[in-house]
Parts: sequence; C-alpha cells; structure tokens
Amino acid sequence: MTPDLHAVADPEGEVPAFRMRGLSLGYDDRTVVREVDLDIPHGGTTVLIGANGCGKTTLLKGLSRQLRPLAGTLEADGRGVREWHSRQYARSVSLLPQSPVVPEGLTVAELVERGRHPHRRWWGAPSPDDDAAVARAMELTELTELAGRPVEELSGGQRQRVWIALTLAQRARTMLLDEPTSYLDLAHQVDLLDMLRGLEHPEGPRRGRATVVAVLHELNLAARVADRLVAMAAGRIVAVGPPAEVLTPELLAEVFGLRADVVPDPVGGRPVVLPRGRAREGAHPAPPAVALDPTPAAGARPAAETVRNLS
Ligand SMILES: Nc1ncnc2c1ncn2[C@@H]1O[C@H](COP(=O)(O)OP(=O)(O)OP(=O)(O)O)[C@@H](O)[C@H]1O
Repeated sequence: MTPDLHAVADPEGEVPAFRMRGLSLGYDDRTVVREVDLDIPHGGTTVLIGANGCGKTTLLKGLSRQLRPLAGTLEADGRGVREWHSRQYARSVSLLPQSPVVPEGLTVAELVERGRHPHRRWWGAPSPDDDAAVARAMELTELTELAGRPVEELSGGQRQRVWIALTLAQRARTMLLDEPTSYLDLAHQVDLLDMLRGLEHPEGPRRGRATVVAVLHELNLAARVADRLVAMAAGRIVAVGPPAEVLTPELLAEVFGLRADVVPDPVGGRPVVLPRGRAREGAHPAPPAVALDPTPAAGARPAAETVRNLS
C-alpha cells in the first residue's frame, strides 16, 4: 500500500504543522524510522498506529526535537525544527511521553504548573494566566479535588491524568501524546479522547481546533477520535487517511499480522475492528491450549489432547 500524501495535505494549501521529507530517525547508528514523507496539517487529531516496535514513539521523539534527524528534513510550521529557539518550540509543541517519571514531593497542582514553565521567566511568580491555565487543565482532567495531593500517592490512572493536565496547561498549539490512554479506565479513555477531539486552538476558537498527534493502540478508540490515521510498519508509513479508508482487513493483516473483520459502527459509521486471530493461522474456533511447562510430567495429559478435548 503506498502512502497517500494528498490525504493529509492542508486543504487550503497552508503550511502544515509538520512536514517530513525523506526523514529518518534512530539511535546511534541504528535507523528506526525510515525515509518518511508526510504532512500533518494544523487542526484536528492525527493518530499513529502500528505494531510494537515499529517506530511510533521514535517518530514522536523526532517531532518533539528529542531526536535529531539522521537523514531528510523535518519542518514545524514551515521552519526546520532545529531553527527554533527551544523555549519558543516548547510554547508551540508539547509532549506527553510514554512513561514519565514522577518527581518526588510534588502535589498535583505543583506538577501541572510545570507545564507553564515555557511561558514564565525563571525568577517570576506564576501570573494570573498561569493560574488560570493550571486550573482549567485540572478541571478538564477532573483533578481539581486532588490538587493538594502528593502525586506519588495517586493511582496509575490518576497520575496519567496529571501528566495530561500538565500537557494541557502548556497551551501549545500542537500536542504530541504517546499512548495518552494508558492506565485510564474505559470511561476516562472516552472522556479524554472526546475532549481532545473538541479541543480548541489555545488562541481561541477563531483559529479552529488544536493540533493533536497521538499514538494509540486501541484501534476502535483510534477510529473514534482520529480525523486521520497514519499506519506504520517497520519504520515506514504504509497508509494515511480517514479511519474508514485506512482500517481495512488487508491493512490489519499487513501491519499487525492480524486477521480481523471491520464493520461500520451503527452509530456514526466509523469502522469497528473485530479481531479473529493471527493472520498466519487457520480458522480457530477457540485459542489453542498453552502449556507453561512444554515437557509434561509423567502421567499428565499432553497439551494436544487438551486442545482436542476443548474443541
Ligand atoms: N533509546 C533507544 N535506544 C536504542 N533503540 C531504541 C531506543 N528506543 C527505542 N528503540 C528501538 O527502536 C525501535 C522502535 O521503538 P519505538 O519505541 O519507536 O516503537 P513503538 O512503535 O513506539 O513501539 P510500542 O508500540 O511498543 O511502544 C524498537 O526496536 C526499539 O527497541
């Protein structure tokens, strides 16, 4: 499947939020993301999907300037990412990393307030704008009641909401979110993704919607929230477009090695993925039995017999 760059080109020919041409990224001498040509337009939600280890996080690290391009070009708002002053870039682009480390001894409000650092002079006290941004971010993530609690005492899902609040408080026009739904229960996942879908540009609604680039593993939630999906495999882009065009059984087999049916959601028509098994296997009415000890003890029933009895 060839990438359809036109599917992500800005409709009015505006400068995109990110423009990648021949972009390769990696670690030391190891190339992970390979020769990516992709425009991510301003406004709306772009979701990166792909199997474990295919390079989604590495691509986000490139967009957030944590990794330098090994080859090719990467522009943000029409300027090479290395041409930006780091403080200016932090005001424009925020990142929610995959597994952030919680600093010790901070309350929820204190950690969320760190999202304001790119906007503050280092010696200055928080301004009324900072306070308002922190309060609004905690409100949107239902953390107001927990504002004074030490972060290390919170549950995994509550902590994840604190990191999301910090990212929101930064009020960047582009948010990069690496698996933002981790640790969240299903209701909070839906709340978060619906909030992101409706999020306005930080300078107000006349500028349209904020730009969100997220990595999500749950394909049905990705289909629900995404304006466009970007599917990756082995460091390359293999498909780009609206969820109904990208999420096909053929793509799921190619990208995930998954055999799946895809049906339209009766409400709204977005695609719903129904996994059936691994693409390389034949049709299994039930998953095969799995022995933890592959050499059964004398007298124990062999795994194969268990499988037959199950079927
Ligand atoms: N700091 C690092 N140093 C060396 N290799 C790395 C580093 N981080 C990631 N990699 C490698 O780069 C490849 C892509 O990793 P990456 O985290 O981008 O994948 P991913 O698509 O986000 O995966 P997942 O869905 O599991 O989070 C993997 O093979 C991984 O081992």
